[in-house]
Amino acid sequence: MTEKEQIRVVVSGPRGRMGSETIRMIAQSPDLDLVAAIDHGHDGARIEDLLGITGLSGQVYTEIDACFSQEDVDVLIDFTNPEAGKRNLQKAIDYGVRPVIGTSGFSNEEVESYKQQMDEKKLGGIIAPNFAIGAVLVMKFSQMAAKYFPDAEIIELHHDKKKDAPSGTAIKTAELMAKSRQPKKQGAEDEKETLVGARGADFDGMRIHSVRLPGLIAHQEVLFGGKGELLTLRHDSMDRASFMTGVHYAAKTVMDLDTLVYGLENILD
Ligand SMILES: NC(=O)c1ccc[n+]([C@@H]2O[C@H](COP(=O)([O-])OP(=O)(O)OC[C@H]3O[C@@H](n4cnc5c(N)ncnc54)[C@H](O)[C@@H]3O)[C@@H](O)[C@H]2O)c1
Ligand SMILES: O=C(O)C1=N[C@H](C(=O)O)CCC1
Repeated sequence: MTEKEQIRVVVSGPRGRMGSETIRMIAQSPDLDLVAAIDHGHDGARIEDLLGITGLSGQVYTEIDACFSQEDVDVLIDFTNPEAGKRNLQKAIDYGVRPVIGTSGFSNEEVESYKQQMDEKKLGGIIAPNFAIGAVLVMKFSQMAAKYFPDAEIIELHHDKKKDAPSGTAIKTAELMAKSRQPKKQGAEDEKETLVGARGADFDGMRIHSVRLPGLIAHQEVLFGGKGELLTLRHDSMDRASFMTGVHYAAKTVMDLDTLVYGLENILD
């Protein structure tokens, strides 16, 4: 593959847990070329100096406008926080750069408004709450199971540095389940919480519980209860490498899309 055929990628959030893992993945991928990184400090630094990884090209920008106007960029991969992620996504659209957004915290209304802009520009991109293939399969299996088991509870478990709750994955799972599940308020009609929050968050009558503990990375269990039976679907990300197959696949696939896709499941074969 010649250099010209490489996909030119910018990573936003390079010093973070996911951003740094993404940069390591790009460094090992001959079809991807890291052209720059967006950080909120270290303007002008070499990425390899910032991360202490040798053999990386590209510099750090604190201003995304400067980066997109000075560099030739195909794809922006963003793992930051909801505020920065939304700002960066909008800039990507403005400059015609294809966004691959892993940052969680996007509402359906926001996704729809970005999609409309991208449809007008015929620009490809993806927002995916979870890039781990196993997590995406649990979402799909949960959607199948919810048709037969309307009584379901989601327990998502993450590391204690996670800022948002519930996780984007849990919300997306509940949204998919709501497509096949008869709406139902679970639990006893007259149940009362004697401690606020004991029954978790309410999504369409389903409950979502968020666990935050050191030692965890990203895990989710979906429990379905029926007459005399319990079905449990569980996925564990034991390492952030688990997300990289999906991130790499998304960075390649957005090159052939002309719309914004929400969820990795929508671009998997
Ligand atoms: N889609 C997925 O598969 C997936 C997987 C893991 C995490 N996530 C999500 O990705 C996001 C990041 O997670 P993390 O664990 O890497 O968090 P993190 O806190 O380790 O990293 C976030 C990084 O973004 C940087 N940052 C903040 N503002 C910035 C800005 N304006 N410009 C550039 N960089 C900025 C921070 O300095 C930090 O280094 C979260 O929203 C998380 O929920 C998604
Ligand atoms: O580490 C995180 O933060 C994660 N967030 C995603 C979410 O909010 O669903 C999932 C993967 C890990």
